[in-house]
Amino acid sequence: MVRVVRDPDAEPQRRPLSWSLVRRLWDLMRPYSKLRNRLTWIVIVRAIQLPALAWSIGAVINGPITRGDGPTAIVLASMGVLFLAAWTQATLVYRQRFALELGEAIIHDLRLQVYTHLQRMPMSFYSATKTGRVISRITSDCDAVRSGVQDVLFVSMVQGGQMIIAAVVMGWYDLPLLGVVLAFSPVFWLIGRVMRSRLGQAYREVQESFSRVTATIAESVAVIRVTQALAREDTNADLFRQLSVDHARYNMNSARQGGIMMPLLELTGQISLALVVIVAGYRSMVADDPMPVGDLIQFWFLTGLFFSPIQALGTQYNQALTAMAGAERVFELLDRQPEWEDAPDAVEIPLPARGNVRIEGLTFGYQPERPVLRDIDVNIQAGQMVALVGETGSGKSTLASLVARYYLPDSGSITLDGVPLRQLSSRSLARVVSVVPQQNFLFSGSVLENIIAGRPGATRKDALDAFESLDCQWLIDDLPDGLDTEAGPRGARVSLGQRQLICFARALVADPAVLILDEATSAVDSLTELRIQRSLERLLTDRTSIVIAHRLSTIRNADQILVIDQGQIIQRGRHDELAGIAGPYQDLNRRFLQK
Ligand SMILES: Nc1ncnc2c1ncn2[C@@H]1O[C@H](COP(=O)(O)OP(=O)(O)OP(=O)(O)O)[C@@H](O)[C@H]1O
Repeated sequence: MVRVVRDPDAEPQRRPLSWSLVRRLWDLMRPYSKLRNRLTWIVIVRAIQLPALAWSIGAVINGPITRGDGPTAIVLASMGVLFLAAWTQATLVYRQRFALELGEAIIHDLRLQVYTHLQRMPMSFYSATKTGRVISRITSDCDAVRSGVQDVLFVSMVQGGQMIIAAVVMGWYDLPLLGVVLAFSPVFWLIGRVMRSRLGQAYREVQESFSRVTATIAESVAVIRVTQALAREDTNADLFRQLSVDHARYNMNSARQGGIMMPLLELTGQISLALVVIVAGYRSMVADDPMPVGDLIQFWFLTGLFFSPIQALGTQYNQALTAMAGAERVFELLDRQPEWEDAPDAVEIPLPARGNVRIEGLTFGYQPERPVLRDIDVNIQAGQMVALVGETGSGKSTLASLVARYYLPDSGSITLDGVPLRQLSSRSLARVVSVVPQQNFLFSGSVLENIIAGRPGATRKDALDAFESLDCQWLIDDLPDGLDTEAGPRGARVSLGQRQLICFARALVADPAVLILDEATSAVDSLTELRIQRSLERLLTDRTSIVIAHRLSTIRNADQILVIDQGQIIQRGRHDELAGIAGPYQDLNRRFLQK
């Protein structure tokens, strides 16, 4: 039951830096340009402050202290250094705060853009994209971008500036000593790079094993009934124990690598400082060119300022690549235009719509080279009920989806009251056509909320009237809090039969001219079955309907039965006509529908 879940085509976690992506991210900050500009100034100030602080310490030692200027001068100079130090830290507080504010603001906007965009994407997008992928655009990808802005962009600007200024100041004072520092930096960079790649690998292993653990838990919970029924608890526990042991092992490895990296980086930093001391000592003892103590201390600090970003920049570089990969995917999604959008001159069907549906020469394939429906011609008069029957995979749901405009036909046309579906505005389509899917989906919220969602402005009375029209007021009494009963996630707190009837009530409140219904095949007791049938008949009365029918009673009432086989209509007519002649319908009827 428990299966190790791996993603065989995981998406790349990094992408090289791209100027166009950075520019696009920068543009996202335009609505917050005041904050962005403030932050940019703070970045410049902070990049100067740190080297200035190092310089000022050296200047105080070389100046008032070496000269013995007396306590007042020394105290004043020290106060100056202290003030600069306090100002530097105050700037850090604001740098962090503004970066956090800016990051949160743009990610909020980006998430909203992605969410709004996703709402407009057609079914073809959802059927071709894994749900996990869709979710990760809003969650982990946006989060990578946020951390890119908050932790990388402005921090690395400060650090880059700090390195340049520290190098310039060092070069100004002592060019050969700067040469020593620079000569050492590739070693530093290399050690950091090797360690980071090992740490990165270890970290990735931890993440992968963690997602295996969580995916396995999720799957175990989802199938717990089957697990218990088959008494597989011990087997599952063994599998899970193995995963957990693996995860602990990866964690230990990652901690071990991390434990080596920091001391190693610190050691290289200390070696570089020791080098500065050795060079300065050599100068004063051998070359007779002594270096003032203040200069030495200045150099000491400046070297630290020059090297510390090298360590941090590597980590930030990795984060930047992750942010690039996230940004690229998010922008790619945002740039992806739905296959159709309402044209500016989109047409509305005058209400009340009649509900004539005409399908002519329709061909469609999820991949155009593999048609699932071919040469479909159907004429449905207003108020008629059409039942689609056929073997599994014959194309019934696909035909229904095309009438709901979930997909566009590759060729041929569908018209509603004479208006081509393509030209119809989405608002008008939603008003005229409703779909009751087989899953009878309810969203979290009360039963009432689920029902009135069928039509904007619908009220409690509309919901009560709908139950009355469907002749199932009894349902309200059966629900623990009547219409205010919580449906639970995906309607889990109401029974299957109740869920179907609630969906019928929602469809009735929407009162569409054309109803597309995929009859649920879920097993319910015979009384509920009878009640559902009766309600369904009432729902379909005086309404054009296309029903993917599974009940013989529904099919008997149909004005037209379309028998579909491998994407083509192979027989059509009423039940009485078709049942009496040898052919596919009679065959289907005998094998499945009589039950
Ligand atoms: N989203 C999709 N992407 C690609 N192919 C699909 C998709 N949905 C359905 N198909 C394929 O199209 C064909 C028709 O499927 P469809 O769901 O319309 O059949 P159906 O008659 O409704 O079957 P059932 O009675 O089992 O629901 C099948 O071969 C199916 O595999």
